[in-house]
Amino acid sequence: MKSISLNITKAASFLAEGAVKAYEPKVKAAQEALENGTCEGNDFLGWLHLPSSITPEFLNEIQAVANTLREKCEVVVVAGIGGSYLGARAVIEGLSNSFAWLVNDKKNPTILFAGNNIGEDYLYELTSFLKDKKFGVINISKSGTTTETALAFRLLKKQCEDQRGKEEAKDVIVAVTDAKKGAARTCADKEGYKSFIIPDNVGGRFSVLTPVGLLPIAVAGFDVKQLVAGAADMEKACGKDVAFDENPAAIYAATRQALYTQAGKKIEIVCNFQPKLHYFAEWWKQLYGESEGKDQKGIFPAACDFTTDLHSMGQWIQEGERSIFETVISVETPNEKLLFPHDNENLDGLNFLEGKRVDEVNKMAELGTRLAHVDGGVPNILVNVPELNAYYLGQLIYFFEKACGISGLLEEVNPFNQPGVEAYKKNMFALLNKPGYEAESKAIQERLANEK
Ligand SMILES: O=P(O)(O)OC[C@H]1O[C@](O)(CO)[C@@H](O)[C@@H]1O
Repeated sequence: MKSISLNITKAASFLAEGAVKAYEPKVKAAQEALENGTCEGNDFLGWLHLPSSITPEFLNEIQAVANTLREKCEVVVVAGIGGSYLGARAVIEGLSNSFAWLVNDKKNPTILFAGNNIGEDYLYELTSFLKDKKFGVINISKSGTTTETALAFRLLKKQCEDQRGKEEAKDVIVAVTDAKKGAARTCADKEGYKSFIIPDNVGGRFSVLTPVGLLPIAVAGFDVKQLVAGAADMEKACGKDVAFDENPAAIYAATRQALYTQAGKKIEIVCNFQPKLHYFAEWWKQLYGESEGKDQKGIFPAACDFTTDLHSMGQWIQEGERSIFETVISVETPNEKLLFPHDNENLDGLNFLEGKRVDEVNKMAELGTRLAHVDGGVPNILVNVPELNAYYLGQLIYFFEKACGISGLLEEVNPFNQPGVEAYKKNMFALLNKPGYEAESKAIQERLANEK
C-alpha cells in the first residue's frame, strides 16, 4: 500500500539552512511528552493511539447500527457542530459523488447535516424537506449541551416521532455522546435510543475516528475499516521512534512553526484542487484553530478551493501582504477518467488539449499555481495523497492530528483545550436571559445601554 507523503522543499527555501532540522530536539521532546502524558492537556490524549486500539468487533457494532439506519431511512440527519460534525462531513463529502443528493439510486440514504448553525431558514427548509421522508437522526454532542445541536435535535426528534410514532422513532434515532453526563445522554437513556460513547479523553476536534465520525460515515456507505486501517498505518509512520527526517508529522509541525517564528508567516492556507476536499479543509481549520489559537499566539488557519478561488483570492495570495504560506493537498490520481473531446470549429482554441485527461490540465494548474505563489513569496508545503479513498483519508486525518499535537507543544500552548469558545456562549445566554445567567444578563444590558 502506498502512503501520503510530504514535500517541504518549496517552504524550506524561505528559511535559513537547517531551520527545520533544528527543531528535531524540540519535536522529540514533544513526542515524548505526548507518549508519556506529561504535556499540558494530558487528559485529552485518547486520540494518540486510537486507530491501533479500535477492534474489529467495535467496527462491526458501528456497522450493525449503521445498517439499521440504512435499511430504515431514506434520509439521515447528522446533528452536531465543530468536532461533532466536521470530521464526518469531511470524509463523507471527500468520498461521495459530487452530485450525491441528486443521484437518487436508493443505494445509500441521503446524509444531511443540522445543528451546526441557528439559521431559521435553514431549519425551516430542512424540516419542510423532511416532511414526506422516512428519516432518522444521529445526535452527536460530547458535552450533550451545545445549543445549536440541542435546538436542531429538539425539532428533529419531535418531527421524527410525529411522522413515525414514538416506538418506530426509537429505532432510527441514535445518540453519540458522553457516557454519563449531558442532556443528550439523559435523553438517550430515558427514550431507550441506541447510543455510542465519546471517550472522555478524546476532545471534539480529535474525535473523527470515534463513533462521532465512524457512525455517520458508515451510514453514508463508506468503508470505516479502511479509514481506520489508513489511520493506524499513519500512527506507525508518525510514531515517536520514527526518525525525524522520515516522520511526516514531525516535519510538517517543525516546518510550519519555523515559517511562523522565523519568516513571519502568520497565516496558513490549506489548498485543494479537488472540490470534494472542501470540508476536509474545514475540519483541518477547527483542528488547528482551536488547538493553537490561544495565549495571543497561533498561525491563523485558512483554506482555499482551487482553481475556483484563484479567481477570487488568487490576486491576494500572489501579491498581498507576505504573511501567508500554503499547504497544498494534492490528489495524485483521480478515481474517474474523462478526456477532452475534439471540436471542429475550435472556437475556444482548446483543441490542443484534445484527448488529454481533465486531470492533466488540473495538475498543470496546480504546478503552475505553486510555482507562481512561491515566486510571489509564498512558501509551499505539498501533501501528496495517492488517491481519494477511505484508506488515504484515514492516513491524512491521523497525520494532521499528530502534527497538530506536536505543533501546539512547539508553540508552547495547551493544544487540547479551547477556553476561548465560551465567551460568545456566555454573552448569548446572557442576552437570551437563560436561567442561571441573571448577573451576566444585567451586566450585558447595562453595557449595551451605555454603548448607545
Ligand atoms: O460535541 P459538543 O460538546 O456538542 O461540542 C461541539 C463543539 O463545540 C466546541 O466545544 C466549541 O464550542 C468545540 O470544541 C466542539 O467541537
